[in-house]
Amino acid sequence: MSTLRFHAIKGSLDSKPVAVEEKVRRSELFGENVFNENTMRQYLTKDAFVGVINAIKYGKKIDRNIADQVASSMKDWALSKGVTHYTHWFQPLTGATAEKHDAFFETTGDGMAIEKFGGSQLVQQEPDASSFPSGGIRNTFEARGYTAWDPTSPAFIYGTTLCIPTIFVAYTGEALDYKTPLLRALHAVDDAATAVCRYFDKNVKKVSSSLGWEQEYFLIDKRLAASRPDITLTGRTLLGHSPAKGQQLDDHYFGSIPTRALNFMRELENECMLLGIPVKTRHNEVAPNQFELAPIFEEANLAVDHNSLLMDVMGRIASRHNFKVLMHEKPFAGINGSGKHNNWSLSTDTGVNLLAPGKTPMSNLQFLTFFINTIKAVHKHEALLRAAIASASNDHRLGANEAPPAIISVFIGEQLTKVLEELEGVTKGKLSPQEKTELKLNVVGKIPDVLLDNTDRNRTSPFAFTGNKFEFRAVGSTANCGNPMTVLNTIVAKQLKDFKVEVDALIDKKDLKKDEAIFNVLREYIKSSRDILFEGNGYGKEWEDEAKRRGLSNNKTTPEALKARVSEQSIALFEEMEVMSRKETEARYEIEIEAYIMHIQIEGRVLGDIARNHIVPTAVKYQNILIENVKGLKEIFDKKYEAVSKEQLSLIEDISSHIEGINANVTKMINERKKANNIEDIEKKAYAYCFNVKPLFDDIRYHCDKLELLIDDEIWPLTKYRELLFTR
Ligand SMILES: NC(=O)CC[C@H](N)C(=O)O
Repeated sequence: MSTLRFHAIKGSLDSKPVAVEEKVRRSELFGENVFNENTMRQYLTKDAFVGVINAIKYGKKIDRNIADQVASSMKDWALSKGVTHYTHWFQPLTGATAEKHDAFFETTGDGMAIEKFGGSQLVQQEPDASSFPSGGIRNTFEARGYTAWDPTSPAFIYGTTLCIPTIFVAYTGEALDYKTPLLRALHAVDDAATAVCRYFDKNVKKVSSSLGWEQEYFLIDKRLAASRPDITLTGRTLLGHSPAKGQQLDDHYFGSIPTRALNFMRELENECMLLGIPVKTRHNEVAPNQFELAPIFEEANLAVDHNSLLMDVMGRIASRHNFKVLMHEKPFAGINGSGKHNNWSLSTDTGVNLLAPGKTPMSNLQFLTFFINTIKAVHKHEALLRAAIASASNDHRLGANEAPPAIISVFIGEQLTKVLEELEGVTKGKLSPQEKTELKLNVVGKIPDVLLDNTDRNRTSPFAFTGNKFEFRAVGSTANCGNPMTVLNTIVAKQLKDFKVEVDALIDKKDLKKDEAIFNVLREYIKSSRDILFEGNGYGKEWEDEAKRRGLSNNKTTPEALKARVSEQSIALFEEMEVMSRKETEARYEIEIEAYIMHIQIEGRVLGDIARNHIVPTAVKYQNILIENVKGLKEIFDKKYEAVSKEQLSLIEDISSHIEGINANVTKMINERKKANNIEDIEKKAYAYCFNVKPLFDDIRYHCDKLELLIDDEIWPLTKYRELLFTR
């Protein structure tokens, strides 16, 4: 192994940046491999074009005849670009994207062949879906599930394949992917938000949810990563002593990007341009060898697809540059982990961002309406939001190194806190003309149209208002944004729906004017959701205690957090908003809890192997060297022997005690695993893995990391943190 380590180090040191050519302006490349509006205008008949646009904008159905025309044009376009295959591209609940390629090629029966692609193949496919997680919805003997075209996310060419974004559902109609519930949630929020917008502007016909994600990641030399079985099999390091230098000097953040990494980014960005992913920002992140990439925000469904696609593309391009991308939320202990902050907002088809303060008192009241309703929604469903970001890997990240804690709270900044305080004082019922004027001029009217940008002001906040959007910072870097976006849009949809009912009731029954009714309801919302607002340090014990007093949940582990997903409140919410049926919600819970068990199980096995097969033998080898040394000293020193071999003897003892520590704890862990595996109930099993198996990882690691400090560097088998993190 140590030879592998040194071989890898040598390879990485010899590595030269891979040249990337950029001859064409990015704007010219943008969307070149996408069947977007521009391309459709060129390739589709007018009827077909209108049909697709109506489907995209207003969710209208596309009939068979139009589908045939679209398919044929898509094929012509794809063939003109050297494409040979097509695939329905979808996002099953494995966390990865899925595709099965079919050639356009077809025989005609007379010894000849043609390229063919019809509407039926575009609209629906039946992949043998038995091997994707279904949470018990679909028995393997009824493996049928189908993928169906999502015209709201345009087809694109990747390599020589035409990829058609699709939803993936069981034959019986239940969603088996991330996209289906997301589309339903987006529909729900559109309905609810449009209805509320009409209080302010009767012309609004549609409200879209937007998402701008920020993808954080680590780039590690491919050979170094491959020399570590833990990185290869689990995506993170399970052991390794902290290097003398970590991120304490803050000298990496926003620093100049190393050439090798920069060339990777440039090639990646070019590929993104072709695929229509509007990437804009790149920079070094806080931890050594950690980086971030962010696009311009897009409509949420498209943004989710683009992020899933990006994660796949990143892996492929990294390999060409001799890198491995680590997407894991916490690949290295003790330094920053990686998040995928989700910047979320709502905007109207009339071009108004509903979370940006406007220029008039009325538009500011509209802003406050959406702002306060969002806060209220988060307060009501904080535990469900926490569940939406839960995973074995994100558990390691939350609560340290600039990642938010497990307690969900909302940060709104000083200026808006003051505005809400003033609104709390609004009179109950009818408002006097003076009060109305005062409110409009001095409270609502005073919200500056550009709020001081709060971005990154509070890095420990899980959900922060940043001037014209909310930043859901708790989302982890490996996540499919579809999950948190489904939950966030659903809870906001439900909240807006309830708000409308309350406001209408005040107008009808109490004879209040529209704005009076809105002020009245908002005032009560501010009072009842005050407990979710928090501007302080999210890491302190004080906040944990305070949050407890406020009745906020603090679920530090995934098995605890996931329960909120299947609470009666959540099931009813998803049912009412027609986002997921009870069966679908329960299936998702099962899939996620099983994934958790698998992750910990795999990590336990890998750690046990490394500790016993790599670390212990190395320790014994070094101990033997010391023993030989002591024997030699005894031979030559005779009486002085004790004094000169004192340190070696104590080293020999230390090594023995760590070997014992490793073996005892690995044995304990294996026993706990066996016990856990015998538990039938998956929830109890997950708890056993979480609370009985996983804690032993730390004990095993402790002894291994101590040995790393004692043993001769030359024979240490695992590539060290300093080598993984500081090779550029
Ligand atoms: N600078 C930052 O925003 C750091 C964020 C941090 N890496 C996280 O886990 O969310």
